[in-house]
Amino acid sequence: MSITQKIKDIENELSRTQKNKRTEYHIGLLKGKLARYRAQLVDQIAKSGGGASGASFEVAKSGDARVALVGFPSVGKSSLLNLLTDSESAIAQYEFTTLTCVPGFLTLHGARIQILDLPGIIRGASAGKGRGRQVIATARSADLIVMVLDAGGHPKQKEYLTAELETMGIRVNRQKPNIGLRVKTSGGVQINSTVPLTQLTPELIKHLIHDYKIFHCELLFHEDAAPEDLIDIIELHFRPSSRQYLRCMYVYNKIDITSMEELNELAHQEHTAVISCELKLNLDNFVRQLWNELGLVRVYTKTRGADPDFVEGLVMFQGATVNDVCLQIHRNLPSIVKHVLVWGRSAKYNPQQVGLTHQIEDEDVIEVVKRITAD
Ligand SMILES: Nc1nc2c(ncn2[C@@H]2O[C@H](COP(=O)(O)OP(=O)(O)OP(=O)(O)O)[C@@H](O)[C@H]2O)c(=O)[nH]1
Ligand SMILES: [K+]
Ligand SMILES: [Mg+2]
Repeated sequence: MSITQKIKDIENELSRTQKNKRTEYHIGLLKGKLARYRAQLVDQIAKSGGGASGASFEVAKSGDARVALVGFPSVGKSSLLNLLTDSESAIAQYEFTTLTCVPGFLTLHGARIQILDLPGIIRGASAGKGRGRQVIATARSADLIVMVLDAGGHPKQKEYLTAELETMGIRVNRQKPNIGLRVKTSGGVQINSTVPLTQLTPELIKHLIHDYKIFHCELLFHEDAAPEDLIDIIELHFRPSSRQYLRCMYVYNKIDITSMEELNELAHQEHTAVISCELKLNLDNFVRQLWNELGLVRVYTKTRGADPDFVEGLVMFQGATVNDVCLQIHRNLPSIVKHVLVWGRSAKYNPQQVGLTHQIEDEDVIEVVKRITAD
């Protein structure tokens, strides 16, 4: 039996099994198994390499950040790319108009953002339908996924798409489960938790762990984890690249053909924008939100006694430190830094003298003071 078939069988069994005290353990095991088969599937796809089997489209990553447009067919992905960038991707009424990856560039606050228009995916994409695996594999390389949805479409479209991404190892807008795992050579399975565990029992945890041939380890739960969270942590232990935690924003297109009530409900969801490509409605708001969701920061440099260079800023991701900034300027720079002066949001006073570990914020200005070296 193929892995896809096994996955389908378990999904069916899960949907048939009623949730109660007596079935809890069984459901936990099924969820664990499901997560394992999905991981195997992703692995198989990764190993099988080229073609429609799951390698990503070959478009070189370029610019300061990459955004992937992911959605069902004919929701308006290409229409959106054409409006945001100077690229031209074919638009038509029929499904699967786009058959490959079409890149374009959007310049925003001095940052060059690569936007990828992709073929539409359908339910079952992760199991090999259409170009789905290739699309999702490409989405994995993005810094932000923009899920393009139809404002008048199926009420579960977002849920279905999210499930396809999940199957391929992509977790959107979620943190890595807060579970510590330390594999050891003796001592059995030791379980500790800082919060009550309502979804896992010690037997279930041991069963799931033993399935991976781990017999000695220390587990420390910092959250009320589900079986699939534990599987994620075990999979990450063996293959750090098997799970990707990505940012995602949702955009509902075609609001020109929905009612005000529907629109109002959609617009209030988290990480969500509503637009119409056809009537060019609300695009400015969408772009503003896109910038926020990307989490980019700009840093300007200055030399002593001179004005900051506000033309050629550096673009980094939120959380970047002075060290990251120095590295971007020159790979040897951090080793000759004496200290750095910072003006702006991250500074307690202007300027503040900081070290390499200082975290920068949007629109900071920095001046690097070098150590005097022998040469
Ligand atoms: N009413 C309305 N139609 C739109 C809007 N945006 C796009 N369309 C139409 O929707 C159809 C599909 O648009 P595309 O941009 O080709 O959609 P896509 O998601 O790229 O489609 P595939 O590449 O086939 O997956 C076209 O007929 C567009 O003219 C919109 O805001 N409102
Ligand atoms: K289309
Ligand atoms: Mg298209």
